[in-house]
Amino acid sequence: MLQDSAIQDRVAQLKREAARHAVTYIEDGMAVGLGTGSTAKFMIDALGERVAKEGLRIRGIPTSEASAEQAKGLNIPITDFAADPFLDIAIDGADEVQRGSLYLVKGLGGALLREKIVAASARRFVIIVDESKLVDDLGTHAPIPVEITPWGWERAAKLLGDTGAHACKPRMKRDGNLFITDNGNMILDCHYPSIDDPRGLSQSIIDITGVVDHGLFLGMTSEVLVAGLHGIDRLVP
Ligand SMILES: O=C(CO)[C@H](O)[C@H](O)COP(=O)(O)O
Repeated sequence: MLQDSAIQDRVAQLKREAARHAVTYIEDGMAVGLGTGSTAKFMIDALGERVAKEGLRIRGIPTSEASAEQAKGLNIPITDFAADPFLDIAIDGADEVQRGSLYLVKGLGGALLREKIVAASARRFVIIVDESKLVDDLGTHAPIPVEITPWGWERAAKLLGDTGAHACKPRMKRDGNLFITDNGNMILDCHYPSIDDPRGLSQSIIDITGVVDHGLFLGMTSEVLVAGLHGIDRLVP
C-alpha cells in the first residue's frame, strides 16, 4: 500500500506528464490560452521548455497575473485579444469535471473570469486534472465560485440564496483580508446541496445584476486528460 505522500507524489508526476502531453498539441504559429493553478503551472513549464529547446514560435494569453509572470520568466511571448481575438487552443486545470458531460467547476484559484474568456475564445479547450476531480454531480466537493462587483455584494449574496445556494461566503485570503481578483472584484463561494440543472443554474446566477461571471463552465470542454495512479486517460464529451 502506497503512503499518502507517495500517492500525492505519483499523482503530481502524472499531472506533469499529462501537462507535457497536452503541450504536444501546440504547434508553431499558434495562439495559446494559458490557464491558472498548480496543474496549469506544469503546463506552462512544459511549454517554456519547448520554446527554449525547439524554438517553438507561439504567443500566449495568460489567465492571471501569476501565469503571466511565469510565462514571461520562461520567455513565452505574450499576446492580447487586440492581436489575437481567437485562440487555437487553451489548456487549464479544473476543480471538478462531471463524468459524461465534461461540465466543469473552475475558479478555486480565483481566475475564473479570465479563464472563461480565454476558454470561450479557444477553438480547442483542453483540461488536465487528477482523478479525484471527477464527479457524478457538480458541486460535490467544490463550491461554485461567483465573481461579483464589491459594491452591493450583500445584495448579490442574498439573491444567490434564492438560486438554491445554502451559503455564499466572501472568499478570504490566508492573512484574513478579502480576496480580490485580478479584475478588482470579489468572489463568493456558494455551496449548493445539489445541482440538478446546471444550465438553468448558470443562467439564474448570471441574471443577477452585480454578478460578473461564475465557475460553471458548461459545454466548453474539448477534452480532459485525467492523471490517475494507473496512467493518463483521455475523455471527450
Ligand atoms: O480554476 C482554476 C483557477 O481559477 C484552476 O484551474 C483550478 O482551481 C484547479 O487548480 P489546480 O490545478 O491547482 O488544482
